[in-house]
Amino acid sequence: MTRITDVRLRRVLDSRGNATVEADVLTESGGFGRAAAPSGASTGEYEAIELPPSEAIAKARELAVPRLEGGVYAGNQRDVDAALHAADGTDDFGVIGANSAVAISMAAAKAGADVLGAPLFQHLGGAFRGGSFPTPLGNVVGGGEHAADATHIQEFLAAPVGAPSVADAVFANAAVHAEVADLLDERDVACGKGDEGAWAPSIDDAEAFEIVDEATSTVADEFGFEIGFGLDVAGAELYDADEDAYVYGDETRSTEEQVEYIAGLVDEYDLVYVEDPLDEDAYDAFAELTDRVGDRTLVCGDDLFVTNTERLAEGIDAGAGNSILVKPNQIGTLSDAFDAIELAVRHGYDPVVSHRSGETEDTTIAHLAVATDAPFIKTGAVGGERTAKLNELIRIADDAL
Ligand SMILES: O=C(O)[C@@H](CO)OP(=O)(O)O
Ligand SMILES: [Mg+2]
Repeated sequence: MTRITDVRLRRVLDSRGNATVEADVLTESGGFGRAAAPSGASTGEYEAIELPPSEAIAKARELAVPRLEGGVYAGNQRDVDAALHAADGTDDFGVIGANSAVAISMAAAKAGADVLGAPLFQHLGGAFRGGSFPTPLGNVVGGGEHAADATHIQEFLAAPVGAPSVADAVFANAAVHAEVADLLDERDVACGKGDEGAWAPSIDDAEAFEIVDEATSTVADEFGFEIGFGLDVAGAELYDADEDAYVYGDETRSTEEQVEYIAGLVDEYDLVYVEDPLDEDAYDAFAELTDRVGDRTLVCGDDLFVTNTERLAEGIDAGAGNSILVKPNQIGTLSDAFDAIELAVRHGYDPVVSHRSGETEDTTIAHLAVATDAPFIKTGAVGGERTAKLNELIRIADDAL
């Protein structure tokens, strides 16, 4: 029933106005799935390869589509993803592009769910999923590679850890985003938004901490539940290998000082989450920081692990981090993303399913988070391509799919 009859690929726009790959997968019984690849700006060095969309599409049409059409069942995700790997032949999707691969992989999953008549999260996670939901981490202030002339730290993330429901959590993050705007206005700071919809003010990181701390406390009082906050430092973007230091404008910090700085922030602001506090090769420094603060906060590897089980296994051995960011397009298929999540959970690492800074209206990651019972999802706070995922979580919780 789920035998794939057609795979169609096209270029569509992403949220930055760049082209990206969209895939349609059709099955012999009329099942249909459509998905599009997101795209990073602060991409890790070890991510699977994103090719220019036209090239990725041409190569996938030549090498992957003939393997899938007629021979592979959309309901068998492992076979779909194995066919994508076989078509590519490299370990980083350098031939057909991880953007083609992930779009096809996700579209096939949706086609499989369509034939089964099940919501995607249930097809991926089974009958017993759908009862618990991830806490959304909402980007409310940011800079780094996502906005010029703003904070050095890439993302300040509201974390409504005490929310009684996912809908309450989603609304709380939007309220923190609005409260931050009011606080910036009070301080006469004009600003626009970064790529993920977070405010991108021209203030230093210290002032951003003050503002986000105040905004989360105010909204927590208003909503009546705990709202903490966290960071994506995007340390690899700050790290200068020649200087062997983290560069914050005129200020630099050695690796030791960076560990000290982040540990200090965790204590001062009760941070619940710290992503990529260090460079993408800094396993030892990650381990040191985890040793110091890992009992009270999540130390998450994004560019460090790139959703890759080999890199995660290295991290587990080293004691680096206690959490992994999971971005299907970093590794190219849903099966690989699942493997990373399973390995993480087996070793006590919390998976955080994540969007990219360049996104589409695709909602697959909302389903992936519910399917794997991930404790957190990072998918922005406002903006259509972000609310697409947040609203999908609300619908899943409301049994409204
Ligand atoms: O660093 C990150 O975690 C992501 C998403 O927030 O950014 P990008 O997609 O630019 O890599
Ligand atoms: Mg990151």
